[in-house]
Amino acid sequence: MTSAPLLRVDGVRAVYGDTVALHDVSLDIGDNEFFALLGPSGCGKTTLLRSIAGFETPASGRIEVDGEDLLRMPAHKRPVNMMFQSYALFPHMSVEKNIAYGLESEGLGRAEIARRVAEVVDVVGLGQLAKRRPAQLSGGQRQRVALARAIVKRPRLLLLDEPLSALDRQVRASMQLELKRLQHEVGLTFVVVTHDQEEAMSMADRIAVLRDGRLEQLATPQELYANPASRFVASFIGSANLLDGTTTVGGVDVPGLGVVEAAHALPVGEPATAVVRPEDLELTDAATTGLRGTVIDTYFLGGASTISVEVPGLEAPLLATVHGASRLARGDAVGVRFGRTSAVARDDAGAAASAQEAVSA
Ligand SMILES: Nc1ncnc2c1ncn2[C@@H]1O[C@H](COP(=O)(O)OP(=O)(O)OP(=O)(O)O)[C@@H](O)[C@H]1O
Repeated sequence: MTSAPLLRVDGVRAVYGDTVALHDVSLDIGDNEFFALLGPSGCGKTTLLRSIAGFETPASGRIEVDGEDLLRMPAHKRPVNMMFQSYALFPHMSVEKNIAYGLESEGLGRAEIARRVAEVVDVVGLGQLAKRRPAQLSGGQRQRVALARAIVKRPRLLLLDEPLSALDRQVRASMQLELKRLQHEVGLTFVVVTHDQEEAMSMADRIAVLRDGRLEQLATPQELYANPASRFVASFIGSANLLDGTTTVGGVDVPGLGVVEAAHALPVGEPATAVVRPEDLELTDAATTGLRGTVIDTYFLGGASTISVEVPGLEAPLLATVHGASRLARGDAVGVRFGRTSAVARDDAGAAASAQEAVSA
């Protein structure tokens, strides 16, 4: 980020009884950013979002918007708006009325309200449906109403709690693109909470991965995928072959497999995991020297195929991805070559238990 951050979260700690939901989390979010808070259930992402919205008061730390202490402002004065998972629409009001409601409570004039409502109705593509009630809309359309209601107030920062979770898979995919388009069009900063890594990857400019109340890594989707900071991030973001072992000179010594060459900056002799993305696992002619395996299954996914390969000495099969259809079939003998491989610290409690596993997201 080049300009001063719009939002600064500095050393925020949140506690419920004896549960520490956030341990000194710090992060900056820029103007016009589409930012995602991502992590498994219970990692603290909702607590962080609710703290930014003013629904929770952190035990310590600061939250600033444009350099001003947000925690000192009453929630209704904060330049922040939140869109809830449930959408919280008024069932007895039309689409327009639902959208206008927030502006009416601000005491704006009727003409101004009508103009602004018409504008957002148009932006979210609800023009034909403005007179309908929520019960007469599809899930995706209701989601647009909730979004329109949140953006009509022109907050600096829009907080969205699992915005697409109520939608079925197909609608969700198209709404992901829609949300990104809208964010760009209205020029707001979006902070989205999600536990769905694909959703975060497809929408966000940057993603904060949270784990057990701590910020595990903050980076662009591309960076998280290419250079995960830990085994946890590598397994949570995308698919990965995770080969647990010990760092050695030039790679990771994996029991049952030998040394897998990997780029890393870890001291020798530390528990580590070699991470190989499925598209970096090359399947070659079985006659070539090196690692050999047997195809267990191939999965045709349209534009690509995933092939699972059993390798002697490894507990779980390895996954390889190729473009289009694969000519390989169950039982074929193949050579296996690791392409781009990185080594990450084996920080995961479960990692020590399983010598090797392939994670499919
Ligand atoms: N009101 C509460 N009282 C007690 N504990 C709470 C409360 N709200 C959250 N917690 C605890 O704080 C931790 C973080 O919860 P939080 O809701 O922020 O996680 P999350 O990542 O949003 O999870 P999910 O995806 O399941 O919503 C969890 O251990 C949770 O059980």
